[in-house]
Amino acid sequence: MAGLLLLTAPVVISVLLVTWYLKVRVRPRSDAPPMVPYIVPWLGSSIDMAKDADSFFTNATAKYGNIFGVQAVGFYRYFVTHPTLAKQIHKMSKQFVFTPYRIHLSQKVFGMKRTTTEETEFFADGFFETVHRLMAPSEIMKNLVPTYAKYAAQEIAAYVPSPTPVAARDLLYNILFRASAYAFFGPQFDADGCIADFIAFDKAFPLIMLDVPWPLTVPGQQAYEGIIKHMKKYVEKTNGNGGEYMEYMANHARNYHVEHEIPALGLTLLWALEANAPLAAYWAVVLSLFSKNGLAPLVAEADTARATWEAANPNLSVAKNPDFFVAQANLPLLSATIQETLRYATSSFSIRRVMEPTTFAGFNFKIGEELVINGRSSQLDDEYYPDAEIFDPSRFLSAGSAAGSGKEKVVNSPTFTAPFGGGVSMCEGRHFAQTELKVFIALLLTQLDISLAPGAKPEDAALDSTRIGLGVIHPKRDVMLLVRRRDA
Ligand code: HEM
Repeated sequence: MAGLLLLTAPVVISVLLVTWYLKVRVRPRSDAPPMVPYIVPWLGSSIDMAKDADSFFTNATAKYGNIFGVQAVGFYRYFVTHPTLAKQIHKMSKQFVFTPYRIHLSQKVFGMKRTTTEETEFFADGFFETVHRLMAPSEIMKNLVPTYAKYAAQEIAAYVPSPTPVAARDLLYNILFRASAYAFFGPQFDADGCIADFIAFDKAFPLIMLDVPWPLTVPGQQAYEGIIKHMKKYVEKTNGNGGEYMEYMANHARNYHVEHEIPALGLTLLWALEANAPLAAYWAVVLSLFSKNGLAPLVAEADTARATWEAANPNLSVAKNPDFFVAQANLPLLSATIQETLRYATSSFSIRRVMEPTTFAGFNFKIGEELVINGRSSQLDDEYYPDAEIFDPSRFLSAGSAAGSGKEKVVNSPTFTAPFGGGVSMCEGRHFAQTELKVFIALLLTQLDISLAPGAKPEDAALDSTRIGLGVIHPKRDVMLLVRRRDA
């Protein structure tokens, strides 16, 4: 008996190994895109991705082409790394759809009840169309941008610089966080009180989003409870009557008798609002400070534009009417710097679920499978952006649009909007986010003198590439700045 076991064991082990090999190292079906091989089941390629995501996608594209399957932390998805394919996928908005994934996140990450998302018409009854409309350029200019500009101006006017170095995050992230939170939730929102809990929640976001097993879920759960408690307090205090977006969501919840969802809806909005733009402000200033000429060209552009604009509008001032200023003044370098910041420091996944059997790029996709467009692959492609690894604030400036040269013009490119995704589900906050950044940075440059603290090194501006796909990349560590008021 023992002899028989000894003889058959190698055969059984070989069969198991071959089965495992075929399962994890070869594509799941012959008509599916090729798959990046991996060794450890469940973890799949997650460790390689977390180590250096940019190299992972570059190497996988070189070996397997522009669409390949990746297994990571229990998920199997097809990644797309070429902008032309991305554009086609975005156009196929019936076959490849984001909304079911967005609803899944509302449940999984933001804590909405399955009964609301699946058993009521809450989302189906015009919800997405309405919030998209509220964020359209013509809508945001009516109320949202002027209200935000008022709070941003107040915050920067009230800022008292310290004579000692200050962490860039405390200056840049916190001010933008507060001003935008007041604009969307009203002045009763306890922005200061919730920043730390928001940062903890945002940090835990990938953990909450992925179906990781217990006990890995515990930190995410704690972070969620920390931030949702602020949202509950806010809703108790105001009934959700802040800005138009929040008010619409609260009223819609009341119409469907799911008032208990208002805090979760508020958190959804807070995350969309604060997970990216404050970090983009951080990077725009920090990366400019470390670039060849520092902030000087931006300050010069803002000063020239201010002098011209205030001369033409003697009753207005940048400090009081920053939204008019950025709408009317000639600030091409500022727009180009924001665009370059998003190109350089953003890792956005555009996730689309397959809604009907579809043949695309020579492969067949089944209902329920997911495609992920990795916008960063094209943002770092030398074909579109020579020396793509370098932050170049003037990259998006078109010839003849240097500061003061006339009409603002920023160069477009086939991958210009990749940081915001694409198609019908492209980021609905993109118009607000870009205006928000422009107003904020214009105010900063005209009122504060910002420089690097002694000892600050370019390595301090490293991106934390372990966190991918969620928009603006987090800094690895903070940068210390010296700040003084220009009018002091
Ligand atoms: C620099 C700032 C921002 C970046 C980089 C960014 C990035 C993104 C990306 C990559 C997507 C997914 C798009 C896709 O799947 O194709 C998205 C979706 C979305 N973003 Fe943003 N975002 C920013 C700011 C904002 C702001 C300020 C808001 C609103 C207050 C917002 C609200 C949303 C919403 C609601 C969606 C889902 C859209 C839909 O389902 O159709 N975002 N964002």
